[in-house]
Amino acid sequence: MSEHVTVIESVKLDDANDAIILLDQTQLPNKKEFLHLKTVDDVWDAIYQLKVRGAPAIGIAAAYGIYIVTKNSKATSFDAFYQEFKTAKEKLASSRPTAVNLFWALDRMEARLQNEQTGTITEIKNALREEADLIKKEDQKVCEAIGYHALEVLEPGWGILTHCNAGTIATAKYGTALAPIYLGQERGYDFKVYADETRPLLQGARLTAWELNEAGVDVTLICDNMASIVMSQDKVQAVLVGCDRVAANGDAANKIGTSGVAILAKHYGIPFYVCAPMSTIDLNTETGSDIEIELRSEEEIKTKWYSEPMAPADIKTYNPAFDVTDHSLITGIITEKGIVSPSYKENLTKIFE
Ligand SMILES: CSC[C@H]1O[C@H](OP(=O)(O)O)[C@H](O)[C@@H]1O
Repeated sequence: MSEHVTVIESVKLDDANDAIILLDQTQLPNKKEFLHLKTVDDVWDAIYQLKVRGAPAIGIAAAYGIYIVTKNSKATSFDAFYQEFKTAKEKLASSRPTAVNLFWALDRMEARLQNEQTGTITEIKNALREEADLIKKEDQKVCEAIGYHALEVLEPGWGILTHCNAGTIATAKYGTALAPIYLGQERGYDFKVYADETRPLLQGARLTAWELNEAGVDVTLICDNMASIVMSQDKVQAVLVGCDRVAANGDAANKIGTSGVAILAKHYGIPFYVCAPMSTIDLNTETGSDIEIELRSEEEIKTKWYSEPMAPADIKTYNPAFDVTDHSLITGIITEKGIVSPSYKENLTKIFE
């Protein structure tokens, strides 16, 4: 895609200063602040606190993170260096459980390390840097490809509803669900985007509405409970969402509330697409019921964003960060290799051949 649409990158390497630079997504939309992180604890905290978020961006941050924290290792043998690497990997892998890209990226970095074990420690460190760069570069190309494939099923002037944020800041660049919006913007498709605010952390209001507005896209912010009425009023012709893990049967884990949007789309006869890089498809997880769903704190529901608590202090809460959309509700999974139709297990396996 050309650069004429303003597209923001959320994860960068500052090799000269042994740091990774992350756009702090918890400060958006009011402040655009960048973090310079050097330690595994700081990277872990940035992932857990959603300072960096979105499955691909989490994977890229973890890849650069493990490079940065092992870059200054004083180890003189492969075994000693590998031990330090495994300690850092274990720590980063404990930050969030649902987005498979975190584990996919860390496993890929470990595989590169193992492939380089006959080299010097310096050669190994350079290889890790190269692999992290590749993960980021490939993700940008993947997002562009998802954008192109998505336009095969979208028409100019359509209303597009999206949930949470699967935009440029959730990936290397361009996003997954928002990639076709950016590409459409370049081609004059004049999409009208309806962004669910996405309680409780408001990724839709704070991030999707912000990044699309910055890019000059026609975006309307709605509360999560308004998705049905905009669909009933024929304002929406397609739903595009991202995902954190697609199981082998095509069930997809995504931000909490996504499955409800899918059920509404089915009811109104509106196509519902999950935009999924192959790095988010997990053939080792049989079905959606096997996907671990992250539970988060009650503060995100009861006190965050409010000047004073909006619920009794002793009230119980339940705060799953994701839910699973059954594959029967998904019109197609849009990957960098094309759109996967139902009976996913065979189709999903096929795209890896
Ligand atoms: C392009 S993946 C975006 C995906 O990740 C989000 O989760 P979180 O904000 O908790 O990292 C959400 O599920 C998005 O669809």
